[in-house]
Amino acid sequence: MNSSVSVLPITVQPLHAIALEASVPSSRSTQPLPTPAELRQRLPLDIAIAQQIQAQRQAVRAVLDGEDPRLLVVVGPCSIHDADSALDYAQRLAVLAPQVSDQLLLVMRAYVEKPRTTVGWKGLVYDPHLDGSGDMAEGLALSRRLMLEIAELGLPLATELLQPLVAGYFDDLLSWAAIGARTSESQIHRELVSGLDLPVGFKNGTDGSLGIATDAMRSAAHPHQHFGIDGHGRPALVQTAGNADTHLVLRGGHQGPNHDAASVQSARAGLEKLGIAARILVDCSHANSSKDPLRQPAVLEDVISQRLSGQEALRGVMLESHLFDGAQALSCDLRYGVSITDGCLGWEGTERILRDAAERLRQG
Ligand SMILES: O=C[C@H](O)[C@H](O)COP(=O)(O)O
Ligand SMILES: C=C(OP(=O)(O)O)C(=O)O
Repeated sequence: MNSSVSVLPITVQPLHAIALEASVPSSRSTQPLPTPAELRQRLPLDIAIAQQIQAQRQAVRAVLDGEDPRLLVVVGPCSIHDADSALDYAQRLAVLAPQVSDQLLLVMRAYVEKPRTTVGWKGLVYDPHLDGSGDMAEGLALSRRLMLEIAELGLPLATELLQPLVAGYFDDLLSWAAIGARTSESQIHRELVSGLDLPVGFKNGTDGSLGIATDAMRSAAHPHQHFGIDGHGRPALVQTAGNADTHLVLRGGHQGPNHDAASVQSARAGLEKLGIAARILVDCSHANSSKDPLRQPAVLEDVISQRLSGQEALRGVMLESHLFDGAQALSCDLRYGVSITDGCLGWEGTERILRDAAERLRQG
């Protein structure tokens, strides 16, 4: 449990077994899962890695606050569906990171939960065997083990926090998190963020509206009291301190992209008018690339040009990238290192554009 949150167990009156039985509708069944405390005990974070993560959170904060002039780059697969290819990717990123670290702070996307527009595979946590069996106990363990292995390579980790109950299984491992376009408007997610001791980006809505993200930032900055679970899985009254490290993520919307100079300036002016620190990250993917992963390099180039022309509110970018270009449908015959959710830019292209971006920034 992090320092910005405290939990008080809610006293539950014992329910008569028959009443409990009767209250479970036939359209639902439940199976117990390990608690966050049990999983953390099984897959602990050692002190050296915990200190590394604290330092990485500070480094991300410094970039977002503009104290460190580098650009934050949240980069990695749209979703992780295979631990081997994710580690292969992480090893390559860990080699690149120090070579561009004078200009770029690289953070790896380790996305293990996926929000879906309607239905579809919901991520490694939900269905690690990729067959609809929904082995979430294994999904949680596999995801935590993988995140620990990536952290051991020295990389800071990012994820989208989708199901608030899942956050407690991983939040000690993260240096950055996103609240996605489909959940920025949710009070429950804003409450969750208000108790996280790490920087969190709120994405604009899928319709392109920035208002839900700026409302979210204002809400999450406040202390909250909300329903949750404690580390042992008991219902709890959670009291949060508020999170001062939130920021806006521009991801485009139904009307089109919003990474261009006019949109960024207008977003900045909107934040300043509300008295919110103008810290903006551009997601080069999603509606900013019209869902064509090979358009991400052009979006990144545009962001770098804006930075070089003095747009200081731009503090970071996000890229969806995997070992190989594109995406594939979920099947029993998957190609190694290719996304099974949104299309990604392959490693070769990713490495090239990150080296180019660093070089352009160096040249000023
Ligand atoms: O980043 C991933 C997707 O854009 C998001 O999960 C929605 O996916 P879907 O529209 O394919 O369901
Ligand atoms: C789902 C994602 O993005 P968005 O919420 O912008 O659709 C994502 O980054 O994986």
